[in-house]
Amino acid sequence: MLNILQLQIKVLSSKEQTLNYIEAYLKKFLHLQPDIVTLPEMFNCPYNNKSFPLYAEFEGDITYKFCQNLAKKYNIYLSAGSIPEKDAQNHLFNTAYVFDNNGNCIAKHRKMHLFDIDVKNSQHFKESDTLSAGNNITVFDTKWGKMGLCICYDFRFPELARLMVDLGAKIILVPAAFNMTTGPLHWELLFQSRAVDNQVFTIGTAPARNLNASYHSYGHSIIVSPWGKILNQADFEETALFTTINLNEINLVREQIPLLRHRRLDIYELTQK
Ligand SMILES: O=C(O)CCC(=O)C(=O)O
Repeated sequence: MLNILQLQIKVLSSKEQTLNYIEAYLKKFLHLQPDIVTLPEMFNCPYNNKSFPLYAEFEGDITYKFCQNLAKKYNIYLSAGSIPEKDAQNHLFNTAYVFDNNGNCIAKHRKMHLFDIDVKNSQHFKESDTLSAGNNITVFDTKWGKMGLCICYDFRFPELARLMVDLGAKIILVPAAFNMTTGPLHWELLFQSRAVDNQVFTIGTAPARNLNASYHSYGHSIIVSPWGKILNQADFEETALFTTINLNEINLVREQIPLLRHRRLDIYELTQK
């Protein structure tokens, strides 16, 4: 049994205020004894290209340290959403970290697929105006088994999820921030599809909607079982989702519907370069 707490918080324009707020908000739910706490994509920075360079931090800076301490202080695993990270060459990345309950960084994922879309008369975003793409598939060990980590638009690529599962991931963590154009149509569908195809738990954590922000998050943080069942889903307001999952469900569904074994790997294969 594994207790998951997803914090669908609002992103404030002051980074310090957001970090303080996260800690205060988390404290309200600690009595539930979460094992893993998850945060949204770009939780310390308004989601727009103007803000990314302004809020970006080197690895180990204020937000990183805050997350490390939070994990250690409250004895939780923290999937620390994602933040704008800068490197020594001043490249910016959309980067997700996971810390264990001792504050050790056990995973780092730089968004691999940048969110560049242009929907006619509707949602336009071009992350590649400011961000560079990461090049690594991220699967990491925990005491509950292996987990995969990717960020928002990354989750649209079924090949990535399948490669994570081939590397042993049993849960896929997705800090995300869908919008009011793609969210209503694609959000649930994607989380259920990836869960059903790969027989894993999928966990998407989004920011609450802020109508004063330039980008309106769809919210709807979600957790789906390996059967494809939505176990819990938020609406758009600030909220925390608490869900207890049973990892045995993965084996049960895989025994009863042996999809991964039934693949015709003699005919096709998916390989990582
Ligand atoms: O894929 C989508 O529709 C939304 C993706 C997104 O917002 C992101 O990658 O940040």
